Amino acid sequence: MSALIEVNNLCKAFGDKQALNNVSFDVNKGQTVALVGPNGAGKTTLFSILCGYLVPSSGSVNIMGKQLGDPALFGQLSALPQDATLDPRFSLQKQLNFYGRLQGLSKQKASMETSRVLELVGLADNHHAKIAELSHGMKKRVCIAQALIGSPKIVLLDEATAGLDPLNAREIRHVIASLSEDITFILSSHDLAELEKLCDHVLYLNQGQLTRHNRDTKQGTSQYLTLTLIHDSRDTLEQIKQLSGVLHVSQSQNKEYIIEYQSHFEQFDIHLLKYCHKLNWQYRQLVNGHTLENQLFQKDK
Ligand SMILES: Nc1ncnc2c1ncn2[C@@H]1O[C@H](COP(=O)(O)OP(=O)(O)OP(=O)(O)O)[C@@H](O)[C@H]1O
Repeated sequence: MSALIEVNNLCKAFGDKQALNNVSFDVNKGQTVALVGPNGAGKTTLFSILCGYLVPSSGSVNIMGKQLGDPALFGQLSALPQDATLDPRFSLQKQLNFYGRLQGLSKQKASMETSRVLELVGLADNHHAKIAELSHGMKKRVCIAQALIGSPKIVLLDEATAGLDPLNAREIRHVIASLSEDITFILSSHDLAELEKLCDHVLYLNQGQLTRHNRDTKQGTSQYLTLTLIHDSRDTLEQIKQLSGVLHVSQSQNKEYIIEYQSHFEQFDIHLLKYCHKLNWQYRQLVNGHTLENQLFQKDK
């Protein structure tokens, strides 16, 4: 099966500034992909190229087997830009109908799409509300609804939950998760815990260069557990290393240990907990795998 998105040796320069440097990756159907990186890493530049807002300096982008800009891609890929704004004077219905019409939908089809996408984002009862009357979270949902008009196959969301309270952010995540079987999402966010919940693949950009990470915690012959203790000592790390089956241990934060162990070791978690009991250690948390934050930023691995 060919990839839904194929990016090869993509470069983008703004004058002397190399915003993207030889970036290559594939995205397959059904994947939910996180695009992560520090400020200025090139995330928005990459999104803008995928959407066709910017032309690359060199390299190729192939989406669903088509070159960027191919009319056959119209309506297949949509985006929520980071700073998307809506017209405050419009009602939700008018605003979304307008976007539907811009996509070339008939008046009737645009109206049906408006109802469908408002339902998807939980705003079915707000057709006639004015944008100006909406809360920040509701506006964000309208922006996401806009990105879903016409049932695109690929949706790029730049900071979809930024600035939202925890409940609204959770609801937006729920919307994304519920649609992710039919839509391939690429999500850019600084919230690693959020991406961890939603994404199975991670693209990490740093100074225009890309590294890829698989969220699958099983990596060949080894697996990971993250153990957080209530108390530890200077010897704890060495003591964990003594446990049979352990391949490598690193300390990610105060009292938090990332333990790599042999994947064929049966019930290693029980084995580890028995060891904690034997040494009279109390644990706060034992998590299968290692967090995205540790995966990206842990130097000692
Ligand atoms: N139009 C432009 N002209 C000149 N330089 C630009 C332009 N757009 C982006 N850049 C530069 O390219 C680099 C990548 O910027 P980009 O906006 O893609 O980063 P980002 O990862 O989206 O950052 P953030 O997380 O802060 O939104 C930065 O150094 C930025 O200053």
